[in-house]
Amino acid sequence: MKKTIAVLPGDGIGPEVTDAAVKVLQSIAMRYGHNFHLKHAAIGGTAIDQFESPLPQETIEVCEASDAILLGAVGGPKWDSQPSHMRPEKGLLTIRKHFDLFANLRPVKAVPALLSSSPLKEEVAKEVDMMIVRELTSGLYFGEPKRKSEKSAVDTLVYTREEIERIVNQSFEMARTRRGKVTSVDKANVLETSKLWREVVEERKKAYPDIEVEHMLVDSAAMKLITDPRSFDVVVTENMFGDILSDEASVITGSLGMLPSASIRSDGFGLYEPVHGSAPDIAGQNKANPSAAILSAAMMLKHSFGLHAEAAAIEAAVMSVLEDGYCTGDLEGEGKRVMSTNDFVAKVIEELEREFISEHIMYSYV
Ligand SMILES: NC(=O)C1=CN([C@@H]2O[C@H](COP(=O)(O)OP(=O)(O)OC[C@H]3O[C@@H](n4cnc5c(N)ncnc54)[C@H](O)[C@@H]3O)[C@@H](O)[C@H]2O)C=CC1
Ligand SMILES: CC(C)CC(=O)C(=O)O
Ligand SMILES: [Mg+2]
Repeated sequence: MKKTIAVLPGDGIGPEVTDAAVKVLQSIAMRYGHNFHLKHAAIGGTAIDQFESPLPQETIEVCEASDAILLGAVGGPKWDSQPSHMRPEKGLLTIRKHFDLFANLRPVKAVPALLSSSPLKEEVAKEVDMMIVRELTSGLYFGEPKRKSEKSAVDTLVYTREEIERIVNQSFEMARTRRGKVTSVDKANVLETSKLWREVVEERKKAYPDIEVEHMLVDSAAMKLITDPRSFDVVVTENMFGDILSDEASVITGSLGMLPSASIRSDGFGLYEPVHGSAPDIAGQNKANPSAAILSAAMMLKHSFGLHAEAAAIEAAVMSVLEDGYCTGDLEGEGKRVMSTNDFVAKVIEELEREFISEHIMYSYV
């Protein structure tokens, strides 16, 4: 298969984890006979420094000419005092909006090798398997921020019926491929946008009689994620609630560095990025956990290119390396063998090679 992938490393640990994911993609391409043409472009603070824009036109053009986008992370203290249109995060929000990537899928699944790193009891953590479906192109992050005076500031929160309908439909479709339950998270006891959200969920559920639907207020959902995470299958929610709840849920898997994501629209095009940020505290130290970025690349192979076997091979390789006790510093613990980002990736690639050879030998005997 021949595909062009735009690679936007960004800032902080972004380049380190993206580089890891690229190495894994190159290994997959070589072993399975694919041609992945990787085109690097700038986003975030790095782009501000080089092109005076967090999302240069050139980057948009590279992405438009590609079949999918792989992104690292943006942001860092260097750019924190910039005006909002010149902040790295603006580049990320703009690219999501530009490509209409309204559905952000954030799978939160127990990692058998990391149960002891979870703050939850092992018997609870091991059964966690949920999909957070976060609305990504509207809500508070796309409102009209305004500093009114030295003493007051305003952000606006708008949702339209159409915006809610398409993400809710996406969550019902997702539930059909899973355990058939949707938890819609809102703050309908206070927010008008949440009342509209709940109204739309009630309307749309009539088209999905096979799906069990529950509504939950976001404060209660934040609590239940820790006390009863096994009760969630698909969680659908608005932009900011999804942002916060997914970072919270990541700790169940052992580390924020484990959580991948896919930001998609209905035609298969997507942007794939780890859930975490640019982690300035560990940037440039070869310490970052590249698993989230590598697993995001696997999501890309599956969702955008339909390469299910290759995606499964990547997931299996990461799980197997973790099973052998190898990990990065964020997962340090008894019986763990902590290694650098580069060494961890080398182990994953070694494992991919081993898997491929054993599959190939098995195949030749069938
Ligand atoms: N998608 C994106 O590009 C995002 C960007 N950001 C930006 O990142 C910058 C830093 O934000 P923070 O609040 O510190 O969040 P963060 O997610 O970058 O880091 C939070 C904590 O998790 C650790 N961590 C994150 N990813 C890790 C990994 N792969 N391996 C090991 N440890 C990891 C960090 O070291 C830090 O202690 C800010 O400028 C923020 O705006 C934040 C979230 C998402
Ligand atoms: C710029 C932020 C909205 C990025 C973020 O925290 C996220 O998408 O998870
Ligand atoms: Mg976030």
